[in-house]
Amino acid sequence: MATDASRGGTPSLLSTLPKELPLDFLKEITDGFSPERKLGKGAFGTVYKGILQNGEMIAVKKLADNSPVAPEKQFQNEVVNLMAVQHENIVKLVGYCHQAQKKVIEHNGRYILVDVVESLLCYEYAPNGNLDKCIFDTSSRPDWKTCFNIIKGICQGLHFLHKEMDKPIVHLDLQPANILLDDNMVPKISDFGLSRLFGEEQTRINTINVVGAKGYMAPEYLYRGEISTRSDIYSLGVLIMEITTGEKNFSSEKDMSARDFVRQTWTDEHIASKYSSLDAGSLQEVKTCIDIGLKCVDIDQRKRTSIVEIVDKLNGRHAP
Ligand SMILES: Nc1ncnc2c1ncn2[C@@H]1O[C@H](COP(=O)(O)OP(=O)(O)OP(=O)(O)O)[C@@H](O)[C@H]1O
Repeated sequence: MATDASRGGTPSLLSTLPKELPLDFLKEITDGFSPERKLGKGAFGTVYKGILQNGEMIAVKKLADNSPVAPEKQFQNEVVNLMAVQHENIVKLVGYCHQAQKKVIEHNGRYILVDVVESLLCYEYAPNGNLDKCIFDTSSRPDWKTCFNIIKGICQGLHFLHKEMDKPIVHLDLQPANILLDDNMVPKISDFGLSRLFGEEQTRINTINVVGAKGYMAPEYLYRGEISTRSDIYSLGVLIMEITTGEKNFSSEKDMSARDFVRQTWTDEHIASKYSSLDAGSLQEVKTCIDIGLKCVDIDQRKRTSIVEIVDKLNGRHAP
């Protein structure tokens, strides 16, 4: 049986889970999808904490009943493909369920019995929640070293999705709520590949409907539905700026573009005052991150920097 060193060598049940999981099993480990187990709700459904018999945890995302998911065979194929996406900075998809259930629903003033397909996705559990909950509050904000490692990790995860897959995966919804943090504050990109399950247009509509999500969407994607890895780069830029500055949507003052605001406000003196006791190396890292963030959010998508350049810069490698 598989063991897990982090659990003191005790057997890991998680690593022995079958890919396809019965609905009854998921109900059992989430206490019947009870409100006490609810971790949060997003554009595609509600996430619950599932606890296995030995105490290991998983996150179970129950897709909304009316989600227009792909037909069963396609759903299974896509999910199995997504389960093969494995990287330290990507949340691991560990299982799924796609099962019909009888349900009584009200229709035109009458109750009728219908078959409803329940679709659920199971992910590795991230104990430190999401980035949105910690970066904007000065009391919970990590120190600069941790922030920099979070930025680097997110960029490495996105590099993997864009450059290391047979077919690039465009995330389409990169934002702080979709960056989860493990025990060691290692960032994990979640919700990747949902467009393959829901279709690209449905993903855009669901995302637009989430309050605050528009601030992360590249203009060509938000207004014209144009999709490319460059739209993720725009969202990444907003994310980098937010983590670096601690300011939501790198907020600006009236009548000034957010980019101009950052350029004018984030002078060396301002950075030094925001982060007390930064050494020269860290000050340079803050400036590099601001510079990268600004290059990502160019309105002209062709001028945005590439994920390869970003990772090189963050690792101190500069193009010749
Ligand atoms: N693997 C996980 N481990 C721990 N908590 C999780 C996990 N996945 C999701 N959550 C929690 O559940 C919340 C809801 O997640 P979900 O992915 O449904 O929506 P979201 O990311 O907040 O928004 P959106 O659907 O618009 O991307 C998250 O914000 C997060 O706090």
